[in-house]
Amino acid sequence: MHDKDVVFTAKPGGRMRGDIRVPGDKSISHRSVMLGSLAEGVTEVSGFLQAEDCLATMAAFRAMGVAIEGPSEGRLRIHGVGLHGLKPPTAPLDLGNSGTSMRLLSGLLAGQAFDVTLTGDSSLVRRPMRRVTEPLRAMGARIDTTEAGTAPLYISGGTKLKGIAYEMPVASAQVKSCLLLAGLYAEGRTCVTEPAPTRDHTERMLAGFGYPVARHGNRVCIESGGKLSATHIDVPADISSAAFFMVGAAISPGSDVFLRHVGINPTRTGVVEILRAMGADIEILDPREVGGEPVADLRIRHRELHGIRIPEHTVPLAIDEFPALFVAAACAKGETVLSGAEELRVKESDRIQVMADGLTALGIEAHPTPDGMVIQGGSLQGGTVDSRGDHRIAMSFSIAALRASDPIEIHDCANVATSFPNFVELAWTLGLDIEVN
Ligand SMILES: O=C(O)C1=C[C@@H](OP(=O)(O)O)[C@@H](O)[C@H](O)C1
Ligand SMILES: C=C(OP(=O)(O)O)C(=O)O
Repeated sequence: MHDKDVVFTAKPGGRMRGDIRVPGDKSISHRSVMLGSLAEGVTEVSGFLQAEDCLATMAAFRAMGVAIEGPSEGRLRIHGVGLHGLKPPTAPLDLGNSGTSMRLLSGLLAGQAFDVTLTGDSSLVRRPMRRVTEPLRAMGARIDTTEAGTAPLYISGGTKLKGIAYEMPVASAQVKSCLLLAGLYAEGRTCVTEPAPTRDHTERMLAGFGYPVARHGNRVCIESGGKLSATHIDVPADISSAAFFMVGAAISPGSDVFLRHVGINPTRTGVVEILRAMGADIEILDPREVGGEPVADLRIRHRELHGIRIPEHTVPLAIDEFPALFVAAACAKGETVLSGAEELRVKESDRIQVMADGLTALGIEAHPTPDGMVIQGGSLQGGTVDSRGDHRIAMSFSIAALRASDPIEIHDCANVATSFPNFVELAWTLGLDIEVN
């Protein structure tokens, strides 16, 4: 998708100070378009994340006949077509870099009357899709993939799905959400059991659209036959984007950052728990609920961090924040050990290997393990690192420069636009010096 090698050169030292709101939550933005499109009536969304991943979801629904006004300053008006109103797209749906779009759409589309092909960029077509195609086939879906089980996904329409009870082998909100969305079209009840809690935005938002979802412990169930009624969705700021500045403030002396209206859904706050266990000074201010999601302002001030053994239960609750947390560990006193996080190897890049390579290039002892990493805190030098087209890795190494002795040159940064298009501008506001070439 991006041919040009966008290079960030992050200047060493400095501190972060300021009061900002980071863009809207990516997971909630995707789901607002999906459920708004299937609802009856006009759904208004504010705080929508205008980033490539969510725009890919929006383009997919437009290609299936949904009229969507916007986005303009984070506002959308989605003219829902009802659960059975989508039209066959005339071409494959290209979901770019977005795993969430592909996995959730595979479930939503498996029960439609028409055929559809889902594809994506060179990273997305390498990511594992059997985790969704296998349970969907057990529901009766007809889906063809490559021999490796990867995209393109060729979904044949016109099959009647039947509900299943599925025990997920991996703690994945994408798999859970995929099956719940397929469950909207399946005969009887669809139940998903998760081995550990994962983000529950789909369940919360379905309830917000008036569609009943039942939870019993770690099991969520949905039945077909209901309808979604249009609503208003106020998307909170993304804690996964806020995490870069939380880490930046935590590691650089003199920092004091105020982050407004951040989503603090307990299935997403692992980063706060982990940073606090490392000694970080994080205040959660004015906690409130907005449209079924908990929100608060966060204040983070510098305080020396120490290494920890990261509790495994926090892994799914901080899954996208580990690149930034590895930078925190590199700046902490002593050793940090992460285990139970093999899922990091199948994100936009192999986030264990790519972060270990980058930290090593910057003079840190970082040893990858099959399911995590062991990092000795130390002194960061400058140097050159490759983000491998992974947005979160590009942003994490930008923040690392706050504690580096020399500039850090980060390659392949164009995909920052998939989740956080104004990252560099906001980082400038807070005092970070990044040059973009
Ligand atoms: O459901 C979601 O919106 C997401 C779930 C997570 O993926 P997994 O479910 O694969 O862990 C996360 O990494 C991704 O960025 C967004
Ligand atoms: C893993 C991520 O997203 P996705 O799976 O949607 O590509 C992410 O944003 O870090």
